[in-house]
Amino acid sequence: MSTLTPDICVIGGGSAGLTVAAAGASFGHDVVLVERGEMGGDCLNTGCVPSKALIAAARYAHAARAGARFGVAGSAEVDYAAVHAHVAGAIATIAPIDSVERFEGLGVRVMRESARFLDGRTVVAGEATIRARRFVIATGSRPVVPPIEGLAEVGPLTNESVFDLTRLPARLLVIGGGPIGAELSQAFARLGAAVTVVEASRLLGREDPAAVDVVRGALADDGVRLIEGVGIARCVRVDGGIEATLSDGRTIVADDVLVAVGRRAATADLDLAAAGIETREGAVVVDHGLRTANRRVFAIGDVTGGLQFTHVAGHQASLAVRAIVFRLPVRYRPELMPRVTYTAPELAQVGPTEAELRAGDARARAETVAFTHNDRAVADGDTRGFVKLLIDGRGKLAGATIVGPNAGEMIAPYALALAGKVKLSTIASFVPPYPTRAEAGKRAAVNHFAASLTKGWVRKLLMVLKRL
Ligand SMILES: Cc1cc2nc3c(=O)[nH]c(=O)nc-3n(C[C@H](O)[C@H](O)[C@H](O)COP(=O)(O)OP(=O)(O)OC[C@H]3O[C@@H](n4cnc5c(N)ncnc54)[C@H](O)[C@@H]3O)c2cc1C
Ligand SMILES: NC(=O)c1ccc[n+]([C@@H]2O[C@H](COP(=O)([O-])OP(=O)(O)OC[C@H]3O[C@@H](n4cnc5c(N)ncnc54)[C@H](O)[C@@H]3O)[C@@H](O)[C@H]2O)c1
Repeated sequence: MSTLTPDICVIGGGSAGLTVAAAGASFGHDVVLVERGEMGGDCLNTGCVPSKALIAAARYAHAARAGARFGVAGSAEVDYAAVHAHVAGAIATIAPIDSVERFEGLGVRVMRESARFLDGRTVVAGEATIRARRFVIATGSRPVVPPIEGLAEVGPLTNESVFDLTRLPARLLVIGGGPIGAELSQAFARLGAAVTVVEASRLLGREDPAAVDVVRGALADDGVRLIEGVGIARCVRVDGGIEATLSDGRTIVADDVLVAVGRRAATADLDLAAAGIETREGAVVVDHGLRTANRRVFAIGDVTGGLQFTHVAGHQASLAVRAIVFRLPVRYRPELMPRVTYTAPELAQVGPTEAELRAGDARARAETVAFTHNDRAVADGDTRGFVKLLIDGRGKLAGATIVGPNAGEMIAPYALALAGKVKLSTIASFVPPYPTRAEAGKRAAVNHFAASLTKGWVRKLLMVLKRL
């Protein structure tokens, strides 16, 4: 058994681990990366990339059918094998960036093994023992399959298998209406499947209810049957499909079942206890500097059980690199992380939602501007949605909720504004190009100040100024 003594040992080659490995090596550190599955992890192989590629194909199918109201009639003929080829092609196009070859070219030693801790400063990977100065756990998460009677036996799909389908499921049952359930149910419906979503609680339950209403309406328009507030009691294979019995007694028959009820941190095989690393519900517990209970070991990305997004994983990786390479104090600030659900229309959030903000701040306000009178939205024939600016009791921007086409692009300046402490008055006075949906955000900020003009002392001041 060989012993390696690198500066950094990264466990997991997904969005989080690859960022640490590349940056660590570029700063001259000796880096070993241990990855037991596909390089690129969830995002590239079974998450963001295939889901967004599928959504793109679905957008074309929808557009082909939806043109009649613009005077452009048409119909969509979906060749699902070709859709699958597009999805696989998107992965294959990006894969070289995350490949073993590229990382070895950067000077990283890549080991295709499963890693586990032997003790507080030793990891075993295949035949090798690794005694690194610093370890970074970036092993991600896996889909949860809930203990519903008969579910495991019917062979449900998860994000790890659904993108391998080369035929469109004629009838698809989606269990869970979180981001995965919402995005994929709409995409499959647009591609021609008859889709039912069963959500035990509320569609996109983490998000602003008014924004979710817009998405709920869009899913209905696309033919998704959404059942909320009901669970599934059991599943069984019957002649011609899979029958699911809901907890209220109703039954649904489908060809395939997709499970999307959340994730569990991938820590089971790591023997974290041997290294003195604390876990909570399987996720690695870290402090604000992303350090575990073992000061030699950092943990980043989905495995920490916090916000599970690629950009969060990448950001945490850059903080870990700063701490390891430059020995600088770092602080992860989850409140600055934006998130986007890529339904059509998209739903984007940064900072607390209105309900979260008001719960802790009685003087908080929300300024909402709908796209109804936004010229660009009218011209595009799609006025669904709104921009909502969230303003704390001291009059400072606390967050934003946007639902509408390209909300994911539109949230970026608000994430920048929060990170850079941009004043609301700056947002009220900047000049967005015409005609864009961005004007709605400026309008919301202007409205905030316009409201203060109704205050008695402001009115009196204006009367005095008028006389001068
Ligand atoms: C369907 C879907 C769509 C998504 N869409 C988006 C999106 O649009 N935008 C967004 O920001 N996020 C999205 N996400 C979330 C995003 O994919 C994850 O947050 C991100 O991939 C997490 O990266 P990670 O590096 O923490 O983990 P992962 O990418 O899961 O990487 C972990 C790696 O560790 C390896 N590993 C695990 N255990 C071991 C071990 N013991 N030894 C060696 N290797 C090990 C695994 O094989 C894996 O490759 C989506 C997720 C899904 C499922
Ligand atoms: N656009 C994006 O950035 C994007 C897209 C997809 C996934 N993701 C990431 O992946 C994570 C996982 O997504 P997800 O949608 O699997 O999980 P989730 O935890 O976000 O949502 C799961 C949903 O399933 C419901 N549920 C739980 N048990 C159920 C049951 N037995 N029957 C019916 N419903 C049940 C929950 O109430 C919840 O609404 C997300 O939280 C997100 O961080 C991000």
